[in-house]
Amino acid sequence: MFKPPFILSIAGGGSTYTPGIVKSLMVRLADFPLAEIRLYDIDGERQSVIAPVVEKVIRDHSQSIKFTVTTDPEVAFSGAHFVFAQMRVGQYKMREQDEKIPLRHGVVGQETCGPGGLAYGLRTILPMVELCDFVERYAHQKAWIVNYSNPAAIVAEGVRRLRPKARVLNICDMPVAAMRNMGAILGVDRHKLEVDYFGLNHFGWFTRVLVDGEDRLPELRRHIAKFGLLTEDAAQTDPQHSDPSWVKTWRHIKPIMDHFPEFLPNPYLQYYLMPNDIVEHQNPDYTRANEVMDGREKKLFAAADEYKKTGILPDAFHVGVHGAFIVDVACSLAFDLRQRHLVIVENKGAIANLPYDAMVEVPAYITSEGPEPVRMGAVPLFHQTLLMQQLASEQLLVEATIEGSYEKALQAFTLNRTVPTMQHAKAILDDMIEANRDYWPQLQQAWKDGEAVKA
Ligand SMILES: NC(=O)c1ccc[n+]([C@@H]2O[C@H](COP(=O)([O-])OP(=O)(O)OC[C@H]3O[C@@H](n4cnc5c(N)ncnc54)[C@H](O)[C@@H]3O)[C@@H](O)[C@H]2O)c1
Ligand SMILES: O=P(O)(O)OC[C@H]1O[C@H](O[C@H]2[C@H](O)[C@@H](O)[C@@H](O)O[C@@H]2CO)[C@H](O)[C@@H](O)[C@@H]1O
Ligand SMILES: [Mn+2]
Repeated sequence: MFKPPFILSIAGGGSTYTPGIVKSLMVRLADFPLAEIRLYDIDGERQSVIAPVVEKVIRDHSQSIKFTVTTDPEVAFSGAHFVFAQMRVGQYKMREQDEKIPLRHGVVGQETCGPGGLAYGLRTILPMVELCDFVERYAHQKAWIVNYSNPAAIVAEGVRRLRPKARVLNICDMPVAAMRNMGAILGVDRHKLEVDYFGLNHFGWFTRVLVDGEDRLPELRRHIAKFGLLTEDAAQTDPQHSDPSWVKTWRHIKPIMDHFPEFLPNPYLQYYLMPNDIVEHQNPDYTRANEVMDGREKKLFAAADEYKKTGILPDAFHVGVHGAFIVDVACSLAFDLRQRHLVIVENKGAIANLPYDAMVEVPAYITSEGPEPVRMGAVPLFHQTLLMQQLASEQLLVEATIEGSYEKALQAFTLNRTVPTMQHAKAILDDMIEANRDYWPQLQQAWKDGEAVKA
């Protein structure tokens, strides 16, 4: 273990989430003392817009923390103790493609689920491995990367396969956000909840929701039967969640639990269990990427502009569970707190009837040497089967990336539950390859070679 104050680098410094995460760090300085914060991004221009906002957030709390903004990995990571990763490879421009291409074929268009998530995975695995290599080369030898970069399930599997020794902990704020809503429904602070949960990232179920040792899932079922997991104050707890797409997402917990009341699903299961409904109600010309560009991104950029002109920073970003959770996890890693959090870990028997080496999402005790997963036992056949199919799709995608294999990519797309036929899979994949020509040259070559062989 290393001693505070820490050097923290944020990879994807130009992210819309950076000011919120830094604000969360500032209010927790007593728990997680910092000597320096560094922003690192490959898009220096974008990062330079966000950086003054971040600096203002820091200076409102501390004059002594050093602040560095760079596009040079050596400057970014030399001697760093922690790296928070939140890279969106291809930025919103490519997210829009991930969402719109499948929709053109009548298939779910989503950032991390279905073909969109697979395409995003193909773009992100190698940059994430590159980040691991930068950290290994320059950072403290015991440095931890805490990774939010999506699609987290695929990124986690890619890193496990290519850099098994890297000290990376992959996390997602979705279960925590669900716990925030559960807490609001039960009238209990989310930190008082102890949950059992099993699955893959964006593909799992809560099986118990304990408050002081009592399972409150029955009470939650009664609320969900009327309103889904939507809470009255959703818009106050997280302004993003007053966006129509999020309101609908929380409501969709109801139809899923109407059919399968035993466990409480991760909201992302809506894309796999009711894909037709999702596609029917989605505008193919205006997806979540557009909502974010016209909402979160625009608001933050406008605030940065106003701050530059007036020296006054408007209220333009939100800390919420997203910022709070990554700091909680970092504290537990830094000080061996052994706190119990839901994270993405190598299974090692935690879910007895899933492969030992699958990257699963379960509760784990977070120690300074990493997560110790909690045993969730064997899961029912229905859930095991859904999980195995999703896992296979994601693992094939990772293999496709590593081998540059068109056939494996096609298998990954075909196996995904959101994709009805192999013909849909091929049509979407071929459009994706074209749209991603700057990112997947090897796959494009394999595809061209295949076409050449057929001709
Ligand atoms: N795991 C979770 O639950 C969770 C929650 C929220 C956001 N996220 C993820 O956080 C990331 C940021 O989201 P956002 O909406 O703020 O995106 P954003 O586009 O605003 O920011 C991402 C930044 O990453 C940068 N980037 C891209 N490739 C990079 C590379 N190779 N090295 C360094 N920087 C790189 C981009 O230039 C951009 O500035 C996304 O991956 C998103 O999916 C994950
Ligand atoms: O569509 P976006 O970019 O707004 O969000 C996509 C992300 O959604 C989840 O994160 C939510 C989180 O659940 C919520 O509590 C709050 O903090 O907002 C986040 C973003 O809206 C999901 O877990 C992420 O993986 C997605 O990237
Ligand atoms: Mn997530």
